[in-house]
Amino acid sequence: MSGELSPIDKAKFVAAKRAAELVEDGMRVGLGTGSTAAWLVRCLGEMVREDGLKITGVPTSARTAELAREVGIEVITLDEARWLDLTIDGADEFDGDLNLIKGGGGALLQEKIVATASDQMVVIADKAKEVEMLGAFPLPIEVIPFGWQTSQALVEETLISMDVMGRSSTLRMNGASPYVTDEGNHILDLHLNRIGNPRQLALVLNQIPGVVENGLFIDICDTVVIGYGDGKVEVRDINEGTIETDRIDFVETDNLFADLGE
Ligand SMILES: O=C(CO)[C@H](O)[C@H](O)COP(=O)(O)O
Repeated sequence: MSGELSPIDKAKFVAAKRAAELVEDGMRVGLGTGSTAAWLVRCLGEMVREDGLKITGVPTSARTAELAREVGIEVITLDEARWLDLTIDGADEFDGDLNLIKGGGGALLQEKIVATASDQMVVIADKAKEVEMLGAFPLPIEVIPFGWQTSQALVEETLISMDVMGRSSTLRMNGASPYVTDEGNHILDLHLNRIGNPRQLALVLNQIPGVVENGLFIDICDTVVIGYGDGKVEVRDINEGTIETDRIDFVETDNLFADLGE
């Protein structure tokens, strides 16, 4: 990959690049999944290869594990790490309380386990992911394959009983077959439009038999690094609000691929 980045990729890149600066020698770092998290992994790989940064990474999916190894990051399992200093991951939506919808890339289960096992979770996102109310992005929930249609019916019944506006759900597909997560499960995408009480919904969904986890991340994220297409980055902290705005240069992106032969 080379050449000019699109504005959205520039926004993702600058958010990732700024967040990579938070990673220090010796840290155990949770590595998210998705296109923004992939930029982060490439930036960290460059820091490992060129600056001698010493970290171990706990990936949140098989594809992130593959990329991390490819760029030179030492990969360990969560059970080996036990507890992490920091997790950096993307998101599909974030609101003013830094609550999130995640799972657009299908990795929500490992992502939630890894983020929750971290001292700090930093989300990297382009500005378009910011919303006043969560829910325009379909909310992914991971369900076990056994009886998934029964689980789907129970989920829809629950949404009706909670007076949630949108109640339809769709099984995520991969071509002609149901999408299968790294854990061997399926994903239902809930089309809700607006989630009035995400905290309550997150708790209730996880009570339904067959539901393994939902993509609402409540009180997990500490900081969001927001990237803009013109290179601006904004760092927003849950306790302190906006703590920094800065600008990042794009010139360096080719280096992220040069050593990898892409
Ligand atoms: O939750 C995720 C994967 O399960 C991703 O972080 C989320 O979908 C955002 O992806 P992208 O950075 O490609 O927009």
